[in-house]
Amino acid sequence: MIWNFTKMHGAGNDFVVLDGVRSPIEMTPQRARALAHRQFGIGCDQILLVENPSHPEADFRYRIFNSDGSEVEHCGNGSRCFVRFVHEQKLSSRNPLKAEIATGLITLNELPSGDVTVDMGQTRFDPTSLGFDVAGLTSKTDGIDTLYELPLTTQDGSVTKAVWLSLVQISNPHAVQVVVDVDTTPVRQIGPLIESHPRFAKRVNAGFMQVIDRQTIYLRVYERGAGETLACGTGACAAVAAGVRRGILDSPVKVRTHGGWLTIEFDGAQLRMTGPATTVYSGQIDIDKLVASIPASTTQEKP
Ligand SMILES: N[C@H](CCC[C@H](N)C(=O)O)C(=O)O
Repeated sequence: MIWNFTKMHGAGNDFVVLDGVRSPIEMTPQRARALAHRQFGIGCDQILLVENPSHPEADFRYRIFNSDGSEVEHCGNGSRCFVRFVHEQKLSSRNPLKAEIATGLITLNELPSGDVTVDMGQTRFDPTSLGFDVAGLTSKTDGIDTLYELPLTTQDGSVTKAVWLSLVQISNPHAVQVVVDVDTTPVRQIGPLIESHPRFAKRVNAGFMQVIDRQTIYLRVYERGAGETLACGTGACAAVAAGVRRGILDSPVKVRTHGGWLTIEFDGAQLRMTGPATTVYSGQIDIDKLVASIPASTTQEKP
């Protein structure tokens, strides 16, 4: 079966975007992993699938699949690319657009500058909403935020260190910590220990933020189901929400990532993200042939 696709990125967080409106697309974890495969496939952090909505007020439904094949609730950088895709593919000229995601509606507005502003929808801060088991953990209050101390252990069970985490659900789950220097923080060693920690029933995106000043941070995110990406939109939102609640940031906040800059506004409840969306190229792929071409040894799911 031949699929048309468009390769896009939002601040370097890259996507394969598919139109499931004009012709239905059946996405499976195996197909998602094959498309995302950096050597055997097209290569991307996430796959974005645009579909007809089931919510009466939505223009489209927007589904997200990580490169490990897991379907997830939200993708901030992807949402900006989603609205650019809808306009470029002439699926709709409406602007702003309303998109249906797992936990409700988000509103997306393509600006004359080419940047996109997204009202990110429901935000929660309670551990249960993230599926985080806090039983027996030490906690502390900082500003109006509650932080939890999570001991991290390596495979042999030795405790490497404990990290103080803020918990934020932007439809998808985030655990954010403040670090002194994000460039020298071993994000790729610590990130997986948090992302797949057994206390996170749904796994979690692990954010590492360095506060530059009260309105500027430098952020790296080890993403659930994708590893470290050049940028993470929901991660930027989670970091700013945590920083404002801790009283160390003032909205709006400029977020520096390895892939570019995002601007996040947070009023204590609602989050708004503004940033770029870039179309790289479009192409076609025989999805069945692609799936068959990938050696089993390279497609095992993440733990
Ligand atoms: N890895 C995330 C989904 C993609 C989020 C990120 N790419 C963004 O821009 O928000 C999760 O499993 O919740």
